[in-house]
Amino acid sequence: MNTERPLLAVNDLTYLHAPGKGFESVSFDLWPGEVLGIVGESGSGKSTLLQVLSTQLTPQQGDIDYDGRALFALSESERRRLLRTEWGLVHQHPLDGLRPQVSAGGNIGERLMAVGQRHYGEIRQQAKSWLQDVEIPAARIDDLPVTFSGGMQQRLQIARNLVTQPRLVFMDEPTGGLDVSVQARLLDLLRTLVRELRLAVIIVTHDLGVARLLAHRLLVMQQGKVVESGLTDRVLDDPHHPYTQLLVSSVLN
Ligand SMILES: Nc1ncnc2c1ncn2[C@@H]1O[C@H](COP(=O)(O)OP(=O)(O)OP(=O)(O)O)[C@@H](O)[C@H]1O
Repeated sequence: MNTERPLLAVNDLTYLHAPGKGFESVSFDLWPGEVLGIVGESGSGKSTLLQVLSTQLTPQQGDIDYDGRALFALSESERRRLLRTEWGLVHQHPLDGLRPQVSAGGNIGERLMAVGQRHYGEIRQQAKSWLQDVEIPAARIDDLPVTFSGGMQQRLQIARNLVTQPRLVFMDEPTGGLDVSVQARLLDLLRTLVRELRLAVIIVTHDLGVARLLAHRLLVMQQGKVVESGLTDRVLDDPHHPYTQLLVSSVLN
């Protein structure tokens, strides 16, 4: 792990859609290779925070440094470039993160072209290899994502995002909406990829089991505020804040 400076430094960030709807005064650092889980009940502001971190929304207050650069001082085209290259964004609903009119191989290859690869044969070979890595038969390379099951679509979205070996990946409930056995396999796969590629990840989930498996550190949000943060095992095994205690005990009961 690089300890020179955080990959992402988030300082006093606020975004409110309306009073009480969003999040306020959020600060944290994310280090290279670190997985940060953002947990909390529905409506606590997790997705809004992820949207601001990934520059889909502009904060009303506060700033973010990415790799030492002020994120919101970059031009919009530079930020869009980051999203196509150094960053990944995995949506809860896979079709939101895939191009439905483009084949599975094209969905993966497009990202490789965005980082400058031009050789068709090599791109197709890498796409095939990634399909196999995410347990999709390579023979499905020319099929459209809509012909895939929900679990396969989600694995394709993950392959599309990780093929460029991004430095930072945002995930919003990546296993939500999948049935339990599909979810377990996907989690296993994500854990392996995150470790092998040494990805920095910010993952939003309301599922503490997902957080326990994937995240090194947690932020617990309640009504738009971070009420507790710390190493995952400490937060889940010895929660300090009454809200975290409630969250943990509601899973156990
Ligand atoms: N585009 C929007 N316009 C107005 N209010 C919004 C908008 N998006 C979210 N909100 C409101 O902001 C609050 C925080 O929503 P957000 O989606 O960030 O929470 P969340 O913790 O991710 O919840 P969930 O787990 O249900 O997705 C909620 O009260 C929500 O209704």
